[in-house]
Amino acid sequence: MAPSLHPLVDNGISKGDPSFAGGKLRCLCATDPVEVTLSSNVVHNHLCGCSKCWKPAGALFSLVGVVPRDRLAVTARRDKLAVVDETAVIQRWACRECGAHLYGRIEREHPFHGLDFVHVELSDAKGWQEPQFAAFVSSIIEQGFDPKGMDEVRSKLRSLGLEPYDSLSPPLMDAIATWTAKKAGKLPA
Ligand SMILES: N[C@@H](CCC(=O)N[C@@H](CSCO)C(=O)NCC(=O)O)C(=O)O
Ligand SMILES: [Zn+2]
Ligand SMILES: [Zn+2]
Repeated sequence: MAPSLHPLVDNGISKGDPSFAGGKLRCLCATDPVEVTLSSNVVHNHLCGCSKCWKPAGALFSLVGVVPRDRLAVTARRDKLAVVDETAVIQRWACRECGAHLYGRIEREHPFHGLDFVHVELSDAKGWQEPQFAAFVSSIIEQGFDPKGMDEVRSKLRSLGLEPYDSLSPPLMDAIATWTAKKAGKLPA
């Protein structure tokens, strides 16, 4: 059986609703889940193969999108949240009981400062932006995936309309480079 890329893409991708205005995310705890309320849809929703983004059990990829940080509020059981890795650029707040990551936040100076990273599969609402591309695809090898299987993974991603990249997508890489050039005075601020 082919490995699961992610449960929300394995059987085809459902389009999001452009007028969808947000909803609640809940961790996987059967009782007293942590709840996060988003008052916006996500953008740049993408599969991520990196080792740091939270993946559902058995999936090769995470599904992660962003919302402005002022559109995110922890609305229940904040006491169960803890940062997974304080040294990472993205501070990922996870439930200490079930391990699900509720949101990731960047506190340092960074091109994506002000955006929070979230996983829409933690919501039962419908209308979230559909995945747009696949990032950090080669990174799945770092976690033990057999490199011989990469052609199949990339073909499957392309067949779903998810262009595979080994870093972020070109528009996001350009945005990072533009921020860096402005900071260094190589482009006008
Ligand atoms: N090969 C590494 C890559 C990790 C990495 O750079 N991840 C990106 C993307 S996460 C969401 O798209 C990143 O920005 N990381 C910053 C952070 O995680 O704090 C690996 O697999 O670990
Ligand atoms: Zn939990
Ligand atoms: Zn990632």
